[in-house]
Amino acid sequence: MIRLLSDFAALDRYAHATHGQDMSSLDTLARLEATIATRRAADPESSYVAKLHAKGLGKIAQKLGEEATETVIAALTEDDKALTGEVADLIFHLMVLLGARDVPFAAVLAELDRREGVSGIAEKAARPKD
Ligand SMILES: N=c1c2ncn([C@@H]3O[C@H](COP(=O)(O)OP(=O)(O)OP(=O)(O)O)[C@@H](O)[C@H]3O)c2ncn1[C@@H]1O[C@H](COP(=O)(O)O)[C@@H](O)[C@H]1O
Repeated sequence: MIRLLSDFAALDRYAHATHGQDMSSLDTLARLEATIATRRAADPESSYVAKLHAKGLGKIAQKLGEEATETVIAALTEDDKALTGEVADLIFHLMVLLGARDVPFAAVLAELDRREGVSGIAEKAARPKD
């Protein structure tokens, strides 16, 4: 967990230095990641995170899939408030999945940074053909 927090601290310094922008959204995700890491060891009777972990990676992945489906349905048929709630559920379960696999969210951010400025169309066209 200390590593997670120091990763985010480094990202925070980087973002302020390069963009000078408000990092509150990153703070929210950093806090959520730290909370999830802590709650993994809690009592499954009183912690949803612990309950999910007790059921294993398969259950966590299944929940993420369900939340993704609910997000798609909300995007197509529900209002902005409902969609916002479903996306929050989706991101929460995504963070639980990453935690279960011990993949820090900072690694995802680093991958997005690596892709920055590379068009998806150009990247796909440059893939080796089988
Ligand atoms: N952000 C969230 C969050 N978003 C959604 N959820 C829970 O995710 C669950 C998803 O709803 P479902 O109806 O699909 O769940 P369910 O019916 O229990 O699932 P099944 O048994 O049917 O599979 C609900 O229980 C929600 O309360 C969350 N639970 C926890 N958090 C965060 O995680 C922290 C730690 O939570 P605990 O581990 O519960 O203390 C909290 O303080 C929050 O910050």
